Amino acid sequence: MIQTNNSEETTQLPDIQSTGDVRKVAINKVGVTNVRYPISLRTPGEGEGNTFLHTVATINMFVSLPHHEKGTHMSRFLEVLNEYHEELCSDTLVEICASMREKLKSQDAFLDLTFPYFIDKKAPVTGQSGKLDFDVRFEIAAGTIDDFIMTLKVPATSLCPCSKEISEYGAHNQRCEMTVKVRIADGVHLWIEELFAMIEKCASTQVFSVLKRPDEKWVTERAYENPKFVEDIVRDMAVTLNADDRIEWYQCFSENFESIHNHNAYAFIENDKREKTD
Ligand SMILES: Nc1nc2c(ncn2[C@@H]2O[C@H](COP(=O)(O)OP(=O)(O)OP(=O)(O)O)[C@@H](O)[C@H]2O)c(=O)[nH]1
Repeated sequence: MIQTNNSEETTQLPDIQSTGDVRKVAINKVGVTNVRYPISLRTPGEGEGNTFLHTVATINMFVSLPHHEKGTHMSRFLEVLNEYHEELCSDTLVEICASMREKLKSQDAFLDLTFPYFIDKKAPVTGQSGKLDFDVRFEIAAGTIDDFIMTLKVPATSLCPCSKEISEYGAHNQRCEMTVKVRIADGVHLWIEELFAMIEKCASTQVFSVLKRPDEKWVTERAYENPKFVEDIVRDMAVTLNADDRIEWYQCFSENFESIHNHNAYAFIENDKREKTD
C-alpha cells in the first residue's frame, strides 16, 4: 500500500498537475466547491466584549491558472482552510484569500462562502423570542481585483396594493425574499444584523419565528395597512441603501412568491455610488 502522508515518499510520486499544457488556454477559476466547514462570526452582542455565532459554511475556493500549467494543487485549498481552524471569521477571510494566492502561486484567488445565519427576533406584541434564520454569502477576491461582497437573503411578507384596492375584502399576500448585495467602504463596519434590519423594513411586514395570536393579528393587519408591489419593495430598498454612506455599491432585488399565480414577481436595482461625480 502506498503511504502518501510521508513527505519523502510523496516527493517520489509523479506530480502530473505540475507538468505543462500546450493548448495556450488560461483558466479563470479552478479549485474546490461545496466544502462544508465550521465558522464563527463576531456579532454585535450586548455589553462588553465580543460574542460569536457558530455556523457551518459551504465554501468554494478558486485560483486562476496560467495557460502553461496543467493543473492546480487541489490539496492546498484545504490546507489553507485547515490552518484557520475555528478562527475562520469575517476578519480572516481576506487573509485566507491572500494565503491562497501565495500558497498556490496564482495571480488571482476567490473565496465564496454561503452559510445560514441566525438572529433573535421578538414577536411584535407578546415579545416572545425566537431564532430567525436566513442565508448570508461572502464573496472575496484577491489579486487583479481586491473585492468583498456581502449578500443577505431577507425573508418578509408582501401584500398586493392592487388586490387590496379592487377586492371587497381581503388582499393576496405572500412570502417574499429580498436579496441585497453590498460593497462596503474601506475602514467602516456594517453588521449583518444592521443590514438585515434595514432591509426587512422595506416589505409590507416582517416574518417572525414565534407568533402567538395577538402577534398574528398584528402582522396580518400591519401587512394590510402597508401594501407593496415588488417595485415598491425594491425602490424602498434602494432609498434605504442610498442613505447609508458606508455602502459604496449595491444590487438589490425582491422575488415575491405570488399566492395567486404559480410564478413569481421580480424587480432589481443596481447602484454604484462610486460612479457619481456630484
Ligand atoms: N489539479 C487537479 N487535481 C485533482 C483533480 N482531481 C483530483 N485531483 C487530485 O488532487 C490531489 C492533490 O493535488 P496536489 O495538491 O497537487 O497534491 P500534492 O502534489 O501532494 O501537494 P503539493 O506537493 O502541495 O503540490 C492529487 O492527487 C490530484 O490527482 C483535478 O481535477 N485537478
